[in-house]
Formats: sequence, structure tokens, C-alpha cells
Amino acid sequence: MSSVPAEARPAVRVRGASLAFGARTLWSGLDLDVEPGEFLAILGPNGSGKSSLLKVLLGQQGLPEGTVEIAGRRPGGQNRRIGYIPQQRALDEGLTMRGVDLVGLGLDGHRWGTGLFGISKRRQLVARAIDAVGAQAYAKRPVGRLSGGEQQRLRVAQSLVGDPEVLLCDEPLLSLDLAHQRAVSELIDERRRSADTAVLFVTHEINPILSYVDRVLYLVNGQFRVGKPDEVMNSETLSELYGTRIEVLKVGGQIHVAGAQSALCEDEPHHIDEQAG
Ligand SMILES: Nc1ncnc2c1ncn2[C@@H]1O[C@H](COP(=O)(O)OP(=O)(O)OP(=O)(O)O)[C@@H](O)[C@H]1O
Repeated sequence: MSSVPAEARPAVRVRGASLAFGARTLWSGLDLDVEPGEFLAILGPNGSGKSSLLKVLLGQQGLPEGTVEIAGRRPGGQNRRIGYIPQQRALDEGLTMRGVDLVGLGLDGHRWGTGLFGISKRRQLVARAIDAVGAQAYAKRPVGRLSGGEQQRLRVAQSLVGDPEVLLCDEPLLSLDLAHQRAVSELIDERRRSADTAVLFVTHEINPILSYVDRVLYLVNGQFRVGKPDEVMNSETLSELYGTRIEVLKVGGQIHVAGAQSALCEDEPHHIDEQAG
């Protein structure tokens, strides 16, 4: 056991971490501390290893080099309180599982068991998580019939029901309209403010969450930069990372990145300026 008091420990600590698949290095020499209550945005083009980093923290992906700790413990063990919002896929329309059951899955592996006390405690926690995301009206309906925004609120509830110290979000705003993007970002921000939960938020688009973000981790081509949004999201830093001229424009409190897509010849844009407004 570590003798460092819990309040002095970062929520997430990464040291000298490297991950490669075949000849392709996703990132190497990654050092990162994320403090309790901190909101870290993880940005980078397609395939830069953002989701893989979350999987390493979840203990689903091994780390060939370096170490990772969540609240002082190795990932994958017992007693970790990690909430996870996986990359959004619309749930199958035929899925008859109800919202309450989907949220309850977030308690699987928790310690209060299946006795009467366990069942009533579980029900209470699920109801509280559903209240917190404002999903009471549809929580008993089959999830396959709900809209993308409603499903996403329930996924947020599922990620919060276990009272996480660390919340890992993999593009939780994908395919949501602006109103739902705002609602889901506010729920996540509220959680870290009220419970000191560290948030690691993978996204292609920083603008919808810019007002919440404390720091950015930007991954490109095996390299990375970490810092406050202004320290990372500027022309000089991104040009260095991409190895070509990138223009970062700040307009009306938003950040627009030009040139990054063509620098990598990607199929998909990763900063969709038109949607930012
Ligand atoms: N288990 C694995 N085996 C081999 N290659 C993998 C494995 N997991 C991921 N990769 C590859 O590693 C790269 C990074 O994947 P990852 O999903 O982490 O990227 P990402 O930054 O989240 O991308 P996107 O923005 O497209 O979601 C991809 O090229 C992917 O195909």
C-alpha cells in the first residue's frame, strides 16, 4: 500500500508510457498526472491512440512500457472507481433492456451483493443516477426505442452510478445535436465539480467543452503535448506536433484549427469548424 495520503495523490498517474502496434508507435514517453476534479481533454487525429489510452487506464489494454495508476492503484484490479462512457454507437432498435437496467450495469462488480439490502441499495443508487441526468421520464422504456440523446444521458448515468473517482469519456458528444452536446457536457462538468471526479474526455472537437477544460493532451504521430488550452492549441505548438504549418485561429471564444486534416491526409475531418458555432 502507498503511504501517500489520498488527497495528495493524483487521480491518474502515467509514467514513461509507450504503446505501439506493430511498427506504429501511438505514443511514447508519456508522463501525465490528472488531479482530482480536473477536466482533461484528449485530442488528436484519427488513429492517434486516444481510445487506446483510455483502454490502458481501464486495464483492457496492456502497457508494454511504463506505468499507470488510478488513485494510487494499478488498472484492472478490484476496488477501483472508474466510470466509462464508451464511444457512442446507437443501440439496436430491438433492444428491450430498460434504461434502469442499462444504468444498473454500471454497478456490476460492486460489493453490496444480491441480498435484500443489496437489491434495495442498488435500486436507490440507480434511481439517484437517473435523477441526476434528468432521465426519469424514459428510464423504464426499452433503450432501443430511445433517441440518441436519451440513450447518451443513460450512458452518462451508467458511468456515474458507481461513484467514480475517475471518469473516462470516449467522444461522448458524437452524433448529438448542440442542445444535447451542451446537456451532456454540463452533466459531466457538474460531476467533477460536486464530487472531485477527474475527467478524461476524448474528443475531436474542443469547442463544445472549451469552457470546462483545464488542460489538453494532444496526440499526433507518436508525439504529444500537455498543457492549458492556450499553451497547446496555438499555431506554433500544433505546427511542431504535426510537422507542418497549422493555423490556429481564435474567434469569438472558439478555437479553429486549419491545415491539420490535410497534414495527415485523413479521410475524416477532426475539427469540423462549421459545426462549432
Ligand atoms: N488491439 C489492437 N491491435 C492492433 N492495432 C490496434 C489495436 N487497438 C488499436 N489499434 C490501432 O491503433 C491505432 C489507434 O487506435 P485508437 O482507437 O486508440 O485511436 P483514436 O485516436 O481513438 O482514433 P479515432 O479518433 O479514430 O477514434 C489505430 O490505428 C488502431 O487501428
